[in-house]
Amino acid sequence: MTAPVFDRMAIIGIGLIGSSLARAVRAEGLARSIVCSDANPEHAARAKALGIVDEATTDPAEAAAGADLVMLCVPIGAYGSVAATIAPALKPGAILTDVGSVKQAVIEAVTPHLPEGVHFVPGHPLAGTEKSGPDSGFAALFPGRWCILTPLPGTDDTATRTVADLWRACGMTVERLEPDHHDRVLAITSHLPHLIAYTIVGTATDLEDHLRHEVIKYSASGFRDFTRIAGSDPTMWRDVFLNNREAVLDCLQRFTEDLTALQRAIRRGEGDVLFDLFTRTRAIRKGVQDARQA
Ligand SMILES: NC(=O)c1ccc[n+]([C@@H]2O[C@H](COP(=O)([O-])OP(=O)(O)OC[C@H]3O[C@@H](n4cnc5c(N)ncnc54)[C@H](O)[C@@H]3O)[C@@H](O)[C@H]2O)c1
Ligand SMILES: O=C(O)C(=O)C[C@]1(C(=O)O)C=C[C@@H](O)C=C1
Repeated sequence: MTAPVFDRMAIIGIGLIGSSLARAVRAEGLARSIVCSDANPEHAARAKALGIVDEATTDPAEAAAGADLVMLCVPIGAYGSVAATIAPALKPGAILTDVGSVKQAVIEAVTPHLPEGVHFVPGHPLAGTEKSGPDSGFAALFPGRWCILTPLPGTDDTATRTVADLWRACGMTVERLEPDHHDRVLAITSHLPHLIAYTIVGTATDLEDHLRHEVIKYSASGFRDFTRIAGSDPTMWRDVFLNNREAVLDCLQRFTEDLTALQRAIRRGEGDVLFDLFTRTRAIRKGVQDARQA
């Protein structure tokens, strides 16, 4: 792998992921100039003040103009309007790529605006936290994590390899998947867990006053873990659920059926049903930890 060096990299949306990338690109010397744009003028100004970008603007077209690589790091609901705004500014041969948590909807939002001669390589670094904004980013977010690229049948292979090399240079392991397959896998590994966390924390805060007070006071690690996930960015996650609707609803249907089966087992006192499931899931937890350490 030869680490790519871009003359001008544009990052549109300098929040958690955009600013983490800017920091990693700076640290690894992957761009001669990094320019960012953010709809929030305070985020653009902060990125400049932190010294993680060379230029900052609120105009995405100004940032994208002349860039050899443009990385979209905005919430998924903003992709269509950002793509339409930057399209006339993209230079021929430029690579347009992204970090969005859903891939089919991103492809549908961006491709109608794609100018001739611009290479679009959809991507998703599987790394994040519950935080948002430019101060929350860090370069160490990426090493040792997966990045999935979902190129389309007509995507230029050189452009795909360049994007893969960029993420590898940031420490990630890169794989390719079909966009709809990506969305179905992420629905169960990422989107459903977030939905469950939002629900359980919502349920706890809807309890009567005295109970709610004690839930917060005595919250041990189980509930605390859920509150971390449920503290994730509302805009980002609203857009994820609205844009991966079918895969999430399908998972949710199965989850609801399994939950109902557990409910019945508890009511009937079927300890073996509970014990067998918990034994299976404990083995899965061990497998996940072993895979992480490998
Ligand atoms: N947070 C995670 O764990 C995570 C992980 C992987 C991928 N992603 C994806 O990364 C993208 C960004 O998420 P994030 O966590 O960095 O969110 P974030 O809220 O930290 O950053 C998003 C930034 O985009 C800006 N923005 C919003 N609308 C815009 C617009 N129309 N034009 C320009 N800027 C705009 C916001 O002001 C903000 O600074 C999302 O598409 C998300 O699905 C997030
Ligand atoms: O660790 C977290 O806080 C995350 O939510 C990260 C996480 C995930 O679900 O694993 C969230 C969304 C992404 O698109 C990728 C990663």
